[in-house]
Amino acid sequence: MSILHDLSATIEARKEADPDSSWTAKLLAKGPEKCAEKFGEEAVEAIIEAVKGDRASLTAEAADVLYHLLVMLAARNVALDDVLNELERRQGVSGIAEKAARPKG
Ligand SMILES: N=c1c2ncn([C@@H]3O[C@H](COP(=O)(O)OP(=O)(O)OP(=O)(O)O)[C@@H](O)[C@H]3O)c2ncn1[C@@H]1O[C@H](COP(=O)(O)O)[C@@H](O)[C@H]1O
Repeated sequence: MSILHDLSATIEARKEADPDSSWTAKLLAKGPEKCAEKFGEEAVEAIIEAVKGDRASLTAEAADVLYHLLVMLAARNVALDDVLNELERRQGVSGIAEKAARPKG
């Protein structure tokens, strides 16, 4: 299992947890709209660091973005594997497009 799968499983378990026991449980208890809002805030913070060009800060903000993306997906019951499968499907599609675009002969 990847770290993303591990984190996703932890976040899923926090849906049943007491909101006072964990940041994730508290955020999930506030509902999908709040989770989406936090994801947006973290994405903006990552954009700011990307524009500034501070690689260490961008790395930290990117980790926040991934965590908050997983929380937002969990809040709407979208499985991480469904997102990963969609990426794999697109790889296949773009592979076909690349082949079709190659000159013949
Ligand atoms: N990866 C993370 C992670 N990244 C960021 N955060 C939290 O996300 C919050 C976002 O930061 P902000 O500055 O926006 O938070 P804030 O200002 O306190 O919040 P607001 O008042 O703005 O709503 C911080 O409080 C961080 O602790 C995370 N909290 C948890 N995790 C992972 O989730 C797992 C479960 O954590 P618990 O929530 O503690 O159960 C942990 O093992 C970690 O692996």
